[in-house]
Amino acid sequence: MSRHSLVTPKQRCTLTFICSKSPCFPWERGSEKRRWREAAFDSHAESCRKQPWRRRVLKQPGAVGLVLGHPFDTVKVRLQTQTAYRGIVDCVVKTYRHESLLGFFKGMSFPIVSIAVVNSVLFGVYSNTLLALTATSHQERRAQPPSYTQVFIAGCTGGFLQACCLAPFDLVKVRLQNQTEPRAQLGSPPPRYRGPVHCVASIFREEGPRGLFRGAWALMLRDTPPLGLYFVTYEWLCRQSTPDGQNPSSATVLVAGGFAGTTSWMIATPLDVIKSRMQMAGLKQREYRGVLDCIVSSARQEGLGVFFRGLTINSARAFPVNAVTFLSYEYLLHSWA
Ligand SMILES: C[N+](C)(C)CCCC[C@H](N)C(=O)O
Repeated sequence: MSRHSLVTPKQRCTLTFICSKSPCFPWERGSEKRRWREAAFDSHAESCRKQPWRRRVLKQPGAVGLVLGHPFDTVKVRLQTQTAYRGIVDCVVKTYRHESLLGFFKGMSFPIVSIAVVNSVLFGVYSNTLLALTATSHQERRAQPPSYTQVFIAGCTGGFLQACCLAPFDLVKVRLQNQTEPRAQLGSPPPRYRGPVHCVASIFREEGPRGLFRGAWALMLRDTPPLGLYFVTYEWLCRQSTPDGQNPSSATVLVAGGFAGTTSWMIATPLDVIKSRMQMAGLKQREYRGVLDCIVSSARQEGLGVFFRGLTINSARAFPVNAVTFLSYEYLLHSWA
């Protein structure tokens, strides 16, 4: 069968991205390597077509982790941007009293819609950058492991590009999470945003299209170096506990993924605070002139402790979420190889 009949160009493009297996790079045109890569890609595409559930595996654990983790995220965002709470317990109690359990799940719809895209961009760009830097396939990678610098560069590239996609979704999430009105009752004033779509439309109207990208620079800074570190920690822990040339066990992947998530969130928390505050600016809060202005004025007004708000929640939430994320990533790479 000719390889062109296996998969349409559009499918090819989508699969290339999601499955992180580039069929070729321009500089390899006509080479042995390219023919090998194309053959591997086609058998891979064929197995995706036969078993479409495989494509969904990556999305499921991400979405489950997201629903379970969202209440923690809401508490964190409120602690970072509002001054009405004395701490985690106070925030949980007040939210539950005023808004019931549903209050913790505000702003969850956009993350659910976007998580598959955002994770595919992160892991897809990471894998493809590593492929471009090392010219070794995933199968060969255990025998010829990439250097930590290469892993770091690939992680930063993935982090930067995923942040570009994430910015508007994250902004809407933060705005909705910060609405403390209880569920609409007859006669009570409605919250400012009635839902995610209304939120996008209002921001567009009131703050212009750029309003949707408020805090985007802070988000990119938050995600670029910490995601480089995320993949370096993961690789390092896997290599420490796996004999040379072998694949890490599931337990190793879970623990290494969990620690990678926790470490990167610990590093990222100060910028996470700044990011959330800048996203909320433009509403009732004060405007900041930029990332630096936000850092300086937050520290002046509330002391250095402000940069560690949400640290405990972020690090605790990150362990299970990222353990599962890495397990599904490794599983996908192996089952598709
Ligand atoms: C870089 N920084 C730590 C901010 C993000 C790490 C992202 C990992 C995962 N999506 C999660 O939600 O935990």
